[in-house]
Amino acid sequence: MTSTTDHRRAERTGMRPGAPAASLTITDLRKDFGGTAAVDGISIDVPAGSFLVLLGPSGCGKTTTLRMLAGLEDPTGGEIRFGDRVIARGGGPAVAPSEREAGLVFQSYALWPHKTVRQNVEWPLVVAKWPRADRRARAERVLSMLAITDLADRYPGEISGGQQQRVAIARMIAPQPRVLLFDEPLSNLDARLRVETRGELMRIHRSTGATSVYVTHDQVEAMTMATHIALMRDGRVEQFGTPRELLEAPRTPFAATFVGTPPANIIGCRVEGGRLRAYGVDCGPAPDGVTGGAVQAMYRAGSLAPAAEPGPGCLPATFADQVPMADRWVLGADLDDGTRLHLSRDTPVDLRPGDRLGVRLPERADAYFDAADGRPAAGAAR
Ligand SMILES: Nc1ncnc2c1ncn2[C@@H]1O[C@H](COP(=O)(O)OP(=O)(O)OP(=O)(O)O)[C@@H](O)[C@H]1O
Repeated sequence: MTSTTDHRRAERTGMRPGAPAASLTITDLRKDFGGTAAVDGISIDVPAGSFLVLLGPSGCGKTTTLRMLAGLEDPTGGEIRFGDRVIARGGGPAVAPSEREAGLVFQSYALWPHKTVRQNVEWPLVVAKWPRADRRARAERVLSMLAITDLADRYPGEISGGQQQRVAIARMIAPQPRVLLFDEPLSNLDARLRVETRGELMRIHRSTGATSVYVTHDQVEAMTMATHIALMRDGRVEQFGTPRELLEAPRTPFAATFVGTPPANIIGCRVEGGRLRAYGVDCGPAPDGVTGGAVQAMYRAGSLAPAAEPGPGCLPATFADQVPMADRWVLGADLDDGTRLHLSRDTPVDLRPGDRLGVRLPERADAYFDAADGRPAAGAAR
């Protein structure tokens, strides 16, 4: 049975009703290559219609996870479910890629060079044995949705990279997938086209209502598009949450420095006599309950202020650069061991690269992490 919402969605997208989005549940998923874990036991659960971003540095296992969702790799362990349906299980049978009702767009668009744009978009419908008239109607509908009707009779070699990307997206959504999978789809586009296409992907996500999984190492992309972010590191999920949760409450120094523009600053401190010390400077009281050892103090860019010269409560640093960002200025300053700090303020400073300055710390950091395991230090939350 289909709901009114399904019919409305079908009307907007030209889809036949009956293909509602699926929730996505990943449980303890693993993938080993030759004994090395590329994906090392990840668990993620998002409701139908979510836009999940797998974010992380190169080699952290994002693409391998996406390929397991698409059915291009079999898991070594764990389980993937789309809605109630188990589509893959470590060591068990997997649903064939073509039966998963999932569409995939790669970084390289992988269009058929000898087929026209229209034929490329129709191709998955031919494979799925749609009747010819339905096929035609659906292809026209998605070509128009992506504003590429004018290009329908051209070959991929006769259109630009940005246009090819649109064709790849049109081809993906043509068969009405319940799950949309994107592997760094914007990375070949120039800056302006990236922003435009990002907006377009969001529109498509909303109008199809499908659950999307999007791989990127670009935290700005993640922050602007995601309903949920799984921040990955070394095959594991470092932190899972909404963009806002990651930004406002990073749970590890890695999360604090990977997310945010500019990212937060981490300063390694020693605890001595109830106080924190770093670079020969007193950095304020130790977090409650921490009596010794090492602590990593996190300061947001806006919490640090430049001082004309190093002095009490100020870390000695060297001015590197300043960049306008929206209506603020982001200053780069290097500590004497090369650690780069980012400060943000309303006005630029009158300094030249290489000039010495002080970086004034507030009485308390924005968060404290245990230096040994990166977890929040006891009583640290402010
Ligand atoms: N087919 C394979 N055989 C062996 N090792 C692999 C294979 N595919 C991926 N790996 C390894 O698994 C790890 C995770 O790779 P993956 O491509 O998933 O990372 P990623 O986060 O998507 O990186 P990138 O952003 O650079 O694409 C890497 O160390 C990679 O070298």
